[in-house]
Amino acid sequence: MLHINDVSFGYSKSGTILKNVDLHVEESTIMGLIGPNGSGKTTLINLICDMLEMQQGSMKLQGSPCSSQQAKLAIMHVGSNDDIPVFLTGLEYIQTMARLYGTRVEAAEVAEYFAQFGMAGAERRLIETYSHGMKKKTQLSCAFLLQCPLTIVDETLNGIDIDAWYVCIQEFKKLRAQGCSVLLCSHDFALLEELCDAIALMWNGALQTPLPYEQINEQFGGIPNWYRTAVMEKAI
Ligand SMILES: Nc1ncnc2c1ncn2[C@@H]1O[C@H](COP(=O)(O)OP(=O)(O)OP(=O)(O)O)[C@@H](O)[C@H]1O
Repeated sequence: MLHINDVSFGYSKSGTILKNVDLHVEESTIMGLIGPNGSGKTTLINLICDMLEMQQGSMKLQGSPCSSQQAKLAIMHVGSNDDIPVFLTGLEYIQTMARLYGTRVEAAEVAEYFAQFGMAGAERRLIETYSHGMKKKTQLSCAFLLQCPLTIVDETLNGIDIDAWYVCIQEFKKLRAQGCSVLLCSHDFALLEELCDAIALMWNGALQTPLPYEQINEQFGGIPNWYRTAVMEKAI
């Protein structure tokens, strides 16, 4: 579904941030993306979402370049910030997003997600009145309702409560069961352990070939040990 081949990128001529990155995410897959701060994860995500201009290599989603309209309609990006329009209600925001993606979401469906996330009725209030966590839950509800072929999650679950964390686990699994894929960038190992089929590790702009979660578990006894072996020992 998502095919990234030989992508290199730098913000300036002097420094390369991403080095010959390859990544392939198939349908019905939850792919974890981990790595130290500043290793290039968000840069890679911003390239997939066409927020940065490609310099080398190729990125295709379902056969179309990631910069094409076709690909953009197939990607939902849920970022780490909570920048959503505060002058809309949660319901208006989600229905506007649905229209942008050429689909419809009923008010009752939105109400159901808001209730599930412990904020029943708040979908009819202005986002301006929402807490940080409520804005995150609104973004996540939108992603779960739109069910794009690829959902990219960049540290979005930071700051949501534990009940919402469990709702998200269940909803990401539902997306996968429906044939959708998720690229899950997170430092939350428990979340990655619950969800990921495979995990790719970014180190200093280079992306290691993803390892299946079972292999990480069997070979290293879990993600923390694998991470420590692969990254922290290199950093000393
Ligand atoms: N707009 C920018 N201009 C110049 N350099 C940037 C820009 N954005 C990021 N960088 C640099 O690119 C490198 C990779 O940053 P990036 O945000 O992709 O890392 P990350 O792996 O997502 O980090 P984190 O885990 O902290 O979110 C860092 O050295 C960062 O300083």
